[in-house]
Amino acid sequence: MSTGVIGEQSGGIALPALGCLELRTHPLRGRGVFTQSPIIKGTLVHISPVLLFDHAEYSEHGKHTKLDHYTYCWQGGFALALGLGSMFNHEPFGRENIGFTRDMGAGLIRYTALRDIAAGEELCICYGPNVWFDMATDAPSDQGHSDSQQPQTAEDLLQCFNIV
Ligand SMILES: C[S@@+](CC[C@H](N)C(=O)[O-])C[C@H]1O[C@@H](n2cnc3c(N)ncnc32)[C@H](O)[C@@H]1O
Repeated sequence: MSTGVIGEQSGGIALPALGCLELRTHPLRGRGVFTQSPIIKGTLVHISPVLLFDHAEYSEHGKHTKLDHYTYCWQGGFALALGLGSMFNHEPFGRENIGFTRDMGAGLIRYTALRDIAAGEELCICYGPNVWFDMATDAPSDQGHSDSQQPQTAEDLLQCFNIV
């Protein structure tokens, strides 16, 4: 039985929430997640429960709708991340400041800061090497990155698909 202590799991799943996150509209990317305060590398910034669609349901229905711009590949089908998980915009591999891991057993995605993030920055994940929209990036072009930056190693590739 719960004693009402915050953080107590009692068989449930704790969902720590960062009060500094906000939804803002980027002129080219649409809605996105921004932070009002600095975030330290390694911080768990968000946990999204997911809504799972099996392959049949997704191929018959979901993929013909806007859902197709929001779903993550998942064991057995595709998953819609609830909460802020569907609001993270994309930066190419190596420029994203948020990583994510799927917890298939619990039906959750955990989002973690990959580096220190400054107040006012947008929190972006990498969707993978191929995107279906014209990509807009705020990243400066003179930092040794290029839009065509690709994963160099097998580990990079797995990270890019968020398999590790
Ligand atoms: C998972 S949604 C992210 C939330 C979305 N911006 C919204 O307002 O609902 C993915 C969509 O966001 C947009 N998007 C994400 N990253 C982008 C980027 N770097 N450049 C342009 N559009 C982007 C694309 O329209 C894409 O289909």
